[in-house]
Amino acid sequence: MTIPIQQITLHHLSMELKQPFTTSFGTVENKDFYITEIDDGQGNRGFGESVAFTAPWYTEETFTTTGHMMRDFLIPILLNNSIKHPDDVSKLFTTIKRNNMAKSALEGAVWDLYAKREGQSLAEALGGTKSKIEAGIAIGMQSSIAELLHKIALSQENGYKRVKLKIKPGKDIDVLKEVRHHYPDLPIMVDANSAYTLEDTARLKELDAFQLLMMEQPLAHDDIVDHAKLQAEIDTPICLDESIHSLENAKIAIELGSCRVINIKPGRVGGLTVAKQIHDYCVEKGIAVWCGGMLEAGVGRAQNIALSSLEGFRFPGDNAGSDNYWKKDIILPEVVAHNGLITVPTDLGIGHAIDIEALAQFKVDEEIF
Ligand SMILES: O=C(O)CCC(=O)c1ccccc1C(=O)O
Ligand SMILES: [Mg+2]
Repeated sequence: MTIPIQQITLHHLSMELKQPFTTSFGTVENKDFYITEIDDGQGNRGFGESVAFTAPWYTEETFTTTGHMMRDFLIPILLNNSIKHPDDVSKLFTTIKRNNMAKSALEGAVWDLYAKREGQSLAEALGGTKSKIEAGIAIGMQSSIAELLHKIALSQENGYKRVKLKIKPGKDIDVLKEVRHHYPDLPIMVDANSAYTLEDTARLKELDAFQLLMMEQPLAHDDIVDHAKLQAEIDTPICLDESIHSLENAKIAIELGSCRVINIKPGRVGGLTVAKQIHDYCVEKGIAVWCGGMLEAGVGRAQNIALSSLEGFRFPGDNAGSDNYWKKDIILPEVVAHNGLITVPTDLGIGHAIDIEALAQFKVDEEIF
């Protein structure tokens, strides 16, 4: 049966992070993003979230480009075509190149709406099997080792199952030595957000000594070949993030041996359908995956949790509780990690209601189509 789309609303929200998040590229303090809402005119509403930042430091997309793409290209496609299943959305969107975060923001709302219409949770609709998922935490670069150790201590009080640390040349070996000295057994991984080149191979090889779960995106954001050369030289498994925008990219990376793990983010790959396709392909090839994060508010966070309930998500993701990011989130209940575990909601769709008061509090404006 066709999923009727009566109205699409873009809610522009602006929220301040509880703590600034620093990577090798700079610091994020504030997020402007869209909550997308699709109304079927029969009492059901699906919600999605755009994950691009205000500046294009992670990928080429920004908050402003996602608005432009949705308003001028993607929303007209949704309103002028009949959609039977959320998988149809990414197919219809292939006439628009890339702009995956814009696509994902709308496709996520169609998935939520579809699940609600089918009387299913989003996790169920996606084929998820886990009732609880393990939560990991990503800790941004800190001004001192003492501050970093303090943040790690807090993460352990909260039971997070693994800790991801951001590194760059000069803020790597010494930092890890200190952290390992205090936490010899902690599951740790690192993320360089492309801060190295192949010329740093010897330095990256030194990181093998720290028994890291994996090293995320050490080399260029658009590279797949050099990562294969690096992986052949080091023992630590490489995990690709920025390099993987599609199932095709994942196939190439696996074929070339560029990584042993893939970080799947729906926003980076154009939505939940492609995220699931990459997951399925990786399971077939024996490649572990986990769900990355984009400092999401509640809607995006809930979608990541539903996705993480698929069996191939073998590592804890970057999916800490709402309270790690926000003083107040926009969903009810907020996402809570108990002893590092998040219960996958069984209620309809994303399984969280929109907190109408919070939505109003953070809203800058709205556009209705
Ligand atoms: O906790 C999170 O949401 C993820 C933190 C994170 O590492 C990140 C945050 C923003 C943009 C890119 C990345 C990344 O995975 O590289
Ligand atoms: Mg990353």
